[in-house]
Amino acid sequence: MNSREAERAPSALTPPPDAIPPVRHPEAPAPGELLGAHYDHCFGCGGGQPHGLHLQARAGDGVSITAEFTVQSAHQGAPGLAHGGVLATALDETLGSLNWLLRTIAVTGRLETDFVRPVPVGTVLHLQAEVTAVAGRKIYSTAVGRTGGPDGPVAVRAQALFIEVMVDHFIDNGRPDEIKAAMADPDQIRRVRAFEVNP
Ligand SMILES: CCCCCCCCCCCC(=O)SCCNC(=O)CCNC(=O)[C@H](O)C(C)(C)COP(=O)(O)OP(=O)(O)OC[C@H]1O[C@@H](n2cnc3c(N)ncnc32)[C@H](O)[C@@H]1OP(=O)(O)O
Repeated sequence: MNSREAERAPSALTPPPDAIPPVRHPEAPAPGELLGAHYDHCFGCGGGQPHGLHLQARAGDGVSITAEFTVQSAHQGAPGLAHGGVLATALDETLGSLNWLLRTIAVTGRLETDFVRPVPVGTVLHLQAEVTAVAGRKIYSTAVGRTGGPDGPVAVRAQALFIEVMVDHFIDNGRPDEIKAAMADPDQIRRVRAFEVNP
């Protein structure tokens, strides 16, 4: 592909013409409801990761999510500033939570991130994400993270493509010790949620 063709080619993050609007699952958590951690050892949301993000996500209207994450000292890149990869993780986690509202098991295929402003340690990042379209196994979504409040200035933005997978994706690829432990969890809901997304 030459550079002129590349200019015209639709981005992998642009939904194709046959994409449809997302449909919220009838049993999705009500707007305002906290989702809680889907897996205790998840770096994004789990309570069992001392240096994790401990991100808290809440169902929104339609197929949308809001979330909060407080940047801790362990999340620094430059002195006193959040590491860009950690901010990308916060976006990925928030975007991944959207799939719980669709009740679709999906993993991140592509994540494009814009870093708009530096985010100091101690900042509460207010995230908002929504699914924009679905095309077969492909789920298109966007997210923003703001500082100073839910309506504050945008610090980070992302566009993502999640790909629907079967639960075997985790069982076949995850380390056996963690897979066995997650499958042995007597709490049925927690067991399901650990595998709804990448543990
Ligand atoms: C309370 C609960 C909270 C839940 C909260 C949850 C939060 C968790 C957040 C964390 C989420 C993660 O980080 S998940 C972890 C990071 N991601 C991963 O580990 C994924 C690793 N990659 C893979 O396993 C694989 O590449 C897959 C599964 C993504 C795709 O493989 P596949 O299944 O063989 O599918 P394949 O046929 O290749 O592709 C299907 C279609 O998708 C397109 N496609 C596939 N990959 C890409 C890509 N990177 N970029 C563009 N397009 C792609 C293909 O072109 C094709 O389009 P067409 O031809 O049909 O048009």
